[in-house]
Amino acid sequence: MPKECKRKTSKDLGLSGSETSESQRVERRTAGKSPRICDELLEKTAQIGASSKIGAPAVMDERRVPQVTITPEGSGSSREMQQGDWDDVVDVKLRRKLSNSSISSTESSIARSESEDDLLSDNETKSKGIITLEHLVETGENKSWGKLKAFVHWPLSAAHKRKLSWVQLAGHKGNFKAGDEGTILKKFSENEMQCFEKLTDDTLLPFVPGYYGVVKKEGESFLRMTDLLANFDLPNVMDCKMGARTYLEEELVRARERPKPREDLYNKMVEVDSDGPTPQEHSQRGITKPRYMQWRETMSSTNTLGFRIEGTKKSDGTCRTDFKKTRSKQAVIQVFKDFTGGDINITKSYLSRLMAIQQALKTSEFFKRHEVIGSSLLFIHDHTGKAEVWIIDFGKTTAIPEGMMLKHDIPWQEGNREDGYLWGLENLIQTLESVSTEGTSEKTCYSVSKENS
Ligand SMILES: Nc1ncnc2c1ncn2[C@@H]1O[C@H](COP(=O)(O)OP(=O)(O)OP(=O)(O)O)[C@@H](O)[C@H]1O
Ligand SMILES: O=P(O)(O)O[C@@H]1[C@H](O)[C@H](O)[C@@H](OP(=O)(O)O)[C@H](OP(=O)(O)O)[C@H]1O
Repeated sequence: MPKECKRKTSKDLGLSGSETSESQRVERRTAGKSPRICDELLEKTAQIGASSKIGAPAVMDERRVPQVTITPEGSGSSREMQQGDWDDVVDVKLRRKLSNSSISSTESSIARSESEDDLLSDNETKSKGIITLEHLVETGENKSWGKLKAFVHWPLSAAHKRKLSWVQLAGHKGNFKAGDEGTILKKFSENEMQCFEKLTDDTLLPFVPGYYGVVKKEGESFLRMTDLLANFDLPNVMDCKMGARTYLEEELVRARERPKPREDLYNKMVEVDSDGPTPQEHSQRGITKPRYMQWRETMSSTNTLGFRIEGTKKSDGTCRTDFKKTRSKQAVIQVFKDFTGGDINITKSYLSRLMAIQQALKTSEFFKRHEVIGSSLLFIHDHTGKAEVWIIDFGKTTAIPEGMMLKHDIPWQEGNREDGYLWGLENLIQTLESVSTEGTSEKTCYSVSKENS
């Protein structure tokens, strides 16, 4: 049986895709007044003209934010992202990175890191919030992909190509495309595909997005997975990067053996802290990847709490990705309070889901045998009170050698491959407990003082 048949279908999972849910999403447009509103959203708002065929006004109630906006190809309702834009976004360097991600499992991951060392990335290629995803047309060419076990045949014709307004809080722009029936497509990575396949019969399965195999479109390959936002109405979304270490040991070894200072990382560091680089780094105007990643860890809560906030998007359309210096527990609590709007029920739902994840991790065979680097917990809730947490991004989750087993809650020393994931999760749970307690006491204080006044 093809792999995708063994998995639940998106309908089984209750994913959107019905005409109703799609039509509900059409015409959701917004304009925000907050200075923190996503760049993409502002651009899109500016581009929504009077000629809009679906009648979206240039300025709408700022609470009406697009969660998933699907427009027919060529509707011209607003200036949606076109192929040319895609070409701009995915520049040559990023294309190289993406094609590198398709190397076979037999090729060493060190080779992957080596080629990635040559890359420059900058803020323009990083996603910061609401983006437009394109549907692509399946080509079915390139026989080398025939070896992929779970090749999904794509029924869409060009006439049915649609576009999807979507939230991407981290990662590079261009890594995702719209799927159908409540799914999205993520740029293919052999490593991530192997993780999804191994997770099929693991206790973590209920906490990772449904995986429906590899699809090939327009000459590129993608992993098809559940769009975790699909069943929410104007979702609030937060990405927390888990673990006390955010780079692979092999990246460290590489940088030691063949240091490759990167100017883009130097610029990103200086933007946050002009005193961050050493005199030598200043003079060469370059910083190696692990050095940058370590600096990110110490500036944020990664080192102190074992997780950090990467980005948030709220239902009012405001997006924030400026958490590089959000380090103290109190600062993190504040972000969570703002994110949940002080809603105790939402906070409690998140807490119970986190505890369920913690339990599953403790019994997971997959988790024991994988160094989990750069993976995130994605928090999603909406006004209906629904709140979920999902484990996402296995791009850098790596199997450890036979016979080795990780604890995930002890300090990292080079060679032990420990990632601090469970330690971070425990701290995250405690943080949410503080949010819950402080939220309750604040409300109590408020009602008491109100009664007294
Ligand atoms: N299955 C999903 N459903 C809904 N949103 C998702 C899903 N997977 C990822 N996202 C969104 O996309 C963002 C980036 O995801 P992810 O970390 O998997 O991408 P990436 O390109 O591998 O990132 P990085 O380059 O940081 O490793 C997340 O922060 C989240 O907003
Ligand atoms: O968050 P920032 O400050 O923008 O820094 C990026 C972030 O740490 C990413 O996790 C990392 O990608 P990986 O996790 O895939 O290594 C990326 O490396 P890159 O520039 O080499 O893509 C960094 O630039």
